[in-house]
Amino acid sequence: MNYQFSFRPINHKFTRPLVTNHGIWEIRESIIIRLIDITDKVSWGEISPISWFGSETIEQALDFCHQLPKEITSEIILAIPDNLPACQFAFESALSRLGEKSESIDIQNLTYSGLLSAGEAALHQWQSLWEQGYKTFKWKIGVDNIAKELEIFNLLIQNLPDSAKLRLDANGGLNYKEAKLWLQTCDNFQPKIEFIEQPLAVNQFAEVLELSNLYSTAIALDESVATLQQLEHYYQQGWRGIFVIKPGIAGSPSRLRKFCQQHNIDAVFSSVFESPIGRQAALQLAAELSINNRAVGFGINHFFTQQELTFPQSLWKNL
Ligand SMILES: O=C(O)CCC(=O)C1=CC=C[C@@H](O)[C@@H]1C(=O)O
Ligand SMILES: [Mg+2]
Repeated sequence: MNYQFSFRPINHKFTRPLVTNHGIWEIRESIIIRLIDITDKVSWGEISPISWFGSETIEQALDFCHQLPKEITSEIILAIPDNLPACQFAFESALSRLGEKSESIDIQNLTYSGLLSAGEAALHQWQSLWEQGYKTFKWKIGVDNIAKELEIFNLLIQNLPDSAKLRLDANGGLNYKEAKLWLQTCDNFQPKIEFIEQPLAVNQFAEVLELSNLYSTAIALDESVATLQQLEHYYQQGWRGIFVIKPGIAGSPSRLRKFCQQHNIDAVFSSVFESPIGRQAALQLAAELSINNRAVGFGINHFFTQQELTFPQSLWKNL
């Protein structure tokens, strides 16, 4: 089966910069792809790389799109190499929407986690999210010095309602001693702390495995397991804690589905700050593959102003 292929880069400025241990991220660069089949059915996909997590760069994704012919086949799509996981996700998602059995999975039962800004801004953000129905929040740590962050944490955790859950995401920014201090501190506030995400750098797996057996606070790996290859690698290396899965950069959705179903992993699905196109495809995987009903990290939308939350037509100007 042949598909007419076209693509369009889109850049979206965050409504507020995303500050993490990786640095300050202000603009999300993506590529929206469009497939049209012989019945003129249109399907969309989104390439939203995060190269500092291990996916391809936006330039590599653009080069890949430029070298494709105007007509492509499902063979070409299924042969996209593993070093282009965001492309694999986008093209395979678009292709599966054209398939006859493309019934969409119900995503109504998902619960969402609200992302709080790093630093003390978080103290003033959670209330309005709580009023909107969020029960789970994620706060970035490993950005400021640890004494300052622990001070803010103590205020935050005591102000949050008892039924709220707080996730901490260090983006690999803590050293071993700091990670132990955070885990020890969180143990004192259980059960309100759902997990600490990527406390140590990706190359400190032995230490994170050891820490995961010392504290009651759970640890989630994110950067360590960002692509399917990394996911399989650390599963083989013995990780049985929480896996943060970002479908947008993990790679082939069908291979991700197979892995999650085969290994029954405790997964938290997380955004790559994609547009509604990639978000829809990722949320369907989350609804299908979440086994512990953990809130999905697709809460408040940094990206699109309300009027752009419509489907791609609003993004797809003069192709
Ligand atoms: O997972 C969530 O709650 C929201 C998404 C999120 O936190 C992230 C998305 C993309 C890159 C990262 O800065 C960050 C993360 O580390 O999880
Ligand atoms: Mg993370």
